[in-house]
Amino acid sequence: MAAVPTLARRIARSGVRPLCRWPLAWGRAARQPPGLPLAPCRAFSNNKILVELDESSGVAMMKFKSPPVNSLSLDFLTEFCISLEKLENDRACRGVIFASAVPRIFSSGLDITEMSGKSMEHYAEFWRAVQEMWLRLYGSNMVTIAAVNGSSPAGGCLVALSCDYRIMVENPKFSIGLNEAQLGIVAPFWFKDTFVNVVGHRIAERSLQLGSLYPAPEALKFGLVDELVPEEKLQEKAMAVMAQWLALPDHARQLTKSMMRKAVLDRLVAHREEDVQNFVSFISKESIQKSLRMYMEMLKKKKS
Ligand SMILES: CC/C=C\C/C=C\CCCC/C=C/C(=O)SCCNC(=O)CCNC(=O)[C@H](O)C(C)(C)COP(=O)(O)OP(=O)(O)OC[C@H]1O[C@@H](n2cnc3c(N)ncnc32)[C@H](O)[C@@H]1OP(=O)(O)O
Repeated sequence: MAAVPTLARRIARSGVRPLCRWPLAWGRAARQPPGLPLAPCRAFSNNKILVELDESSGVAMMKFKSPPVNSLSLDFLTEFCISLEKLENDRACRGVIFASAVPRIFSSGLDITEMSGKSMEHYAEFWRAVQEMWLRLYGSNMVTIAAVNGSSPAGGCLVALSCDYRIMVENPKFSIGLNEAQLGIVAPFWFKDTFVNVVGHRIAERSLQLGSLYPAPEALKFGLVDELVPEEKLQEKAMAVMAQWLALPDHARQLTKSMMRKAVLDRLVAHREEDVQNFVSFISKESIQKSLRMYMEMLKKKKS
C-alpha cells in the first residue's frame, strides 16, 4: 500500500470560507460594554467547524457543528486540521477553546462508518487523518481548553485529553472515556499514552480494559476532567481559565508543554506508517468488522 499523504492534498483542495468580521457566536456583542465599538474579531467556517478569533484577547472559539453527533469523519478531521493550522499560523491567536454547537454531544468519537465496509486504502487515509489531528492538537503551541458541553466517548475523549485543560458541564447524563474495548476494538498506543499522561497508569489500564465511560462527576474524581460547571457558566469559566494560562510568557509555557509531551509525540512520529499498517490490518479483519456492525445495530436499536 502506498504511503501517500493524501490529507495534505485534501487540506490544499478544501476551502475555508471567511464569515463576517463581526460575528455573534458565543455572545461577543453581549459582553461588549455599551457604546464601545466591538473589539476586532475574525471568523471563518467550513462545513463542520465554526471558528471565531477575538484579536483583542488572542483567544479563538472553535465549535464543532456536525450533527447529529459530531462524529470524527474524514471530512471533519480534515476541516479540523485546516482550522487548527490557520490559528496556529496566526500571530494574533494564543489560545483556543473547543466546544460543540450540537446540544448534549461534544463528539461521539471516530466515525464508525469510516471504519466499516470500506477499502484498505480508505482505512489508511482515514487513520492518517486521525493521526494528523492528534499530532497537531497534542503538539499545539497554543493554550488549548476543552469546554466539554456533552458526551465525549472514545475519539471525542481523545480530543479533550489532548488539550491543556478540560472543563465539563456537570450534568451526570454526559459521559466521557475511552470505551473502545466495548466496541471490540483497541485504543492505539498513542491514545493510551495521552490517557496515562492525564490520569496515571493504573486508572488508565483499568479504564481501557473495561472500556469505561464515566458520568461527568465520576470523571472529575480522578482527574479525567479538571472541573465541572453548570452549562450556563461554561463559556465564562473557559475564558477565565484561558486568561490565567495566557498570563504567563508564551515561550516558557510552550517549552514546558513541549518538554512534557515530546516523548509521546515522537513515538508516533517515529512509528507512523507502522501504526497505519497495524490499524488497517486490525480493522479489516472480518471479526472486527462484525463487532463494529453489531455495535452500530445496537445504537440503532436503542432508539426504537
Ligand atoms: C492492535 C491495535 C492496533 C491498531 C488500532 C486498532 C483499532 C483502532 C481503534 C480505533 C479507535 C476508535 C475510536 C473511536 O472513537 S470509535 C467510536 C466510539 N464511539 C462511540 O462508542 C459512541 C457511539 N455513540 C453513542 O454512544 C451515542 O450515539 C451518543 C454519542 C451518546 C449520542 O446518543 P444519542 O443522542 O442518543 O444519538 P444516537 O445514538 O441516536 O446517534 C445518532 C446517530 O448517530 C450515529 N452515530 C453515533 N455515534 C456514531 C459514531 N461514532 N460514528 C458514526 N455514527 C455514529 C448513530 O448510529 C445514529 O445514526 P442513525 O442513522 O441511527 O440516526
